[in-house]
Amino acid sequence: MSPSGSGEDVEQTPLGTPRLPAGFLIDGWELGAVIGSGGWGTVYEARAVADGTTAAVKVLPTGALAPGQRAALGELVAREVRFSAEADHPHLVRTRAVCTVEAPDQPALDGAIALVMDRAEASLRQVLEAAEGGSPAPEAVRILRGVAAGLAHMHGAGWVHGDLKPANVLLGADGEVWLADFGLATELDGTHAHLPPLGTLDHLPPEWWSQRTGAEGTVVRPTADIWAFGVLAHQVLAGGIHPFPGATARARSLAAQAYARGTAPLRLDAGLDDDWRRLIGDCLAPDHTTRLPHTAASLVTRIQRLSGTRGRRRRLPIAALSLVGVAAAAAVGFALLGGGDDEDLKRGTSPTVTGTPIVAPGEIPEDSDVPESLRPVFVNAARRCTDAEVTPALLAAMVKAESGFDVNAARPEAEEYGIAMWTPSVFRAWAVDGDGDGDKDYRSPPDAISTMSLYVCWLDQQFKKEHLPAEDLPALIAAGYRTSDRTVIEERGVPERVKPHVDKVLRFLAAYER
Ligand SMILES: Nc1ncnc2c1ncn2[C@@H]1O[C@H](COP(=O)(O)OP(=O)(O)OP(=O)(O)O)[C@@H](O)[C@H]1O
Repeated sequence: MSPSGSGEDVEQTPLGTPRLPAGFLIDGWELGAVIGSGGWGTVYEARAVADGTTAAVKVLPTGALAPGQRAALGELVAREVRFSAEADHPHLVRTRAVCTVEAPDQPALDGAIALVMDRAEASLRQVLEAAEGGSPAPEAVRILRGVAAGLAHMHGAGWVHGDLKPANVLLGADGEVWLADFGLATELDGTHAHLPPLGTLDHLPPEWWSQRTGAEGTVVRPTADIWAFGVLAHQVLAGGIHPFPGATARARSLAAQAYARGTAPLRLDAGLDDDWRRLIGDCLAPDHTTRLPHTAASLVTRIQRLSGTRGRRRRLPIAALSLVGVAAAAAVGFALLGGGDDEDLKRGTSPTVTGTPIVAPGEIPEDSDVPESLRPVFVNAARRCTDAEVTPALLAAMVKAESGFDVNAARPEAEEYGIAMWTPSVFRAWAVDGDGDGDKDYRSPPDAISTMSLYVCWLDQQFKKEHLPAEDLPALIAAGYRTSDRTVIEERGVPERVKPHVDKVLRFLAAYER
């Protein structure tokens, strides 16, 4: 985004086209400041000269683009214009007029297409970015219902949106929820359509990666929008957190592909309640076929039920609030959304979706001795690793063997401190800010346990690379944490001197995984 209230006509948009000056007139609409620029257009504030009605005007230059750009973008602009003009639903942003820019003194913009739209207050992306402490977007459930209803309308009309993401959900001043940005919208031909290979990595379904791009582009189906809705719903309810771990969109998309191949479990945010967990799990079914029954229309009905009298209130023990950072903030924030029955937060359960567990084995059972305040910490820490061996249960078993869950544990003679018994110099090399307080501290359980997850993830990968026996990986990981990767690899097994410790970890793990 590049907001500007300037009237300077020399300023450029990211597309390299000049910005239209404030006061510029397009068919009776007077432009104001730039709201933002996207891949192929710039959006301006605007008001009607006749009666002051406010609007947003998206200017889509076509002529000024370099020849290479023009071929790719011309089709997108045409799609956007066509779908915007035809969109007519309370949950699709309304296009009031499609005009042509007349600016003979600015050849780059002369003849550009301008879409005059209802003006939104903000996009969902802005709302998620502003949400404090990772809490859910205000009115999360109502927003999600609007998004699902917009999708259901599009699918019913034989269209696929193709680029659903928080930036393309607009929120109006009176609480309206609109899907926007139809540049990648496309019409179904039978059960699928073709799109140019664009879109947003973070919201693309895993099957997209295994498809070959044909002459017409990539096949897309309504189930691609359903996947994107699952990702978006998780982001909205879990304070912006993507359901797949990774620091970059590419890493998250690899994690999603690993999950779809069955080599990594789906680990949704620990603060989600069971109904939402099931709904998101359904949307994130690993392939087109298993996602097929979960239509946008069925999601509208389910969300309707969730936002009615069965709204939930969720509580976390006070102790957890100081420990679990983002997860706790998300869960507590959620309490504000519901009202209704005073249901306690249920964690550590494994609900099923069409017979498939959506939370992998490796969860910590509710009646275990793992302190309740630490369970979300283990769950969120384990989400940092997509390798199946690194589960909340394994991390909990290791921490129990290390410190007995004692936050103040210390073995000064060995230079080991805190709940995960980190040696400070080693900790520093791997440190993760698990509680989001801007500091990486081995005495903070979320920091120590998140860092442990990252480190043991790496150990796990080293052992796999060396083809150590897969069934021994939990034992080897526990041994590697006590010794080093090299020691375990050289001995091709658990070194004798750490066997008692490793046996302890395996006993605890077996108790959690019974
Ligand atoms: N009708 C509208 N009212 C208010 N703001 C809008 C409206 N339409 C778009 N915007 C905002 O204008 C900016 C640019 O939007 P645009 O659709 O061009 O790009 P984008 O969605 O950010 O990116 P891309 O199109 O590349 O995916 C965004 O910040 C978007 O939220």
